[in-house]
Amino acid sequence: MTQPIFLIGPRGCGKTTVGLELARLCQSQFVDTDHWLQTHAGKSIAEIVEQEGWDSFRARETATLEAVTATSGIIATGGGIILSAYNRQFMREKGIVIYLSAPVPVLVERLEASPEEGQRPTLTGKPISEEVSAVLAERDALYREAAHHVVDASLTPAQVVQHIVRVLDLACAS
Ligand SMILES: Nc1ncnc2c1ncn2[C@@H]1O[C@H](COP(=O)(O)OP(=O)(O)OP(=O)(O)O)[C@@H](O)[C@H]1O
Ligand SMILES: O=C(O)C1=C[C@@H](O)[C@@H](O)[C@H](O)C1
Ligand SMILES: [Mg+2]
Repeated sequence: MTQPIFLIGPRGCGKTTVGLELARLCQSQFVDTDHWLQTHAGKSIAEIVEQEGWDSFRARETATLEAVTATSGIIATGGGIILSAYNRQFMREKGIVIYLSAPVPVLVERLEASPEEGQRPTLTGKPISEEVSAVLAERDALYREAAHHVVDASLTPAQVVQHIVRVLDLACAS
């Protein structure tokens, strides 16, 4: 792999899960911006947002994106990375951007089963199903604008990985 592959999409679409599996299959490096950011900050996203606010988290997220893009592996991003026009253009120019797209009910089911509140503090204060619907309505166009490819993320992780391998014509074992 000569350039980074950025996985984008809403909370619960499987960026971390699929990214790890794709990196394992393709023997690539893997980095997750949410994990990297929390490790380097020494606190959770919920703590950052509570103590510093969302703007500070977003600034940290852009700095993280720039730092991790030195690697040419698989980069799982945070769900809101596309809110910044700078981030969208940066990812498109530096690598290949894949939107893992899934319908609201699929996302809600996954997030209710695994809320991970430390990494996913509420964005709207609304119940999860309302929040996912509202946030996706606002962001779907931005994910599509940033993406070179859109992949159906409602399938199993192994199937999603195979779709990515096919779309990018990657020479990875199946
Ligand atoms: N394709 C899939 N099929 C079934 N479950 C999945 C799939 N992808 C992810 N999951 C499950 O959904 C939950 C959320 O997945 P994951 O953390 O990978 O999402 P994410 O896109 O990285 O979210 P975030 O933006 O919050 O980082 C996890 O419990 C994971 O096991
Ligand atoms: O959708 C979002 O805005 C977010 C998604 C998570 O991956 C984290 O990056 C954070 O909780 C913000
Ligand atoms: Mg993730």
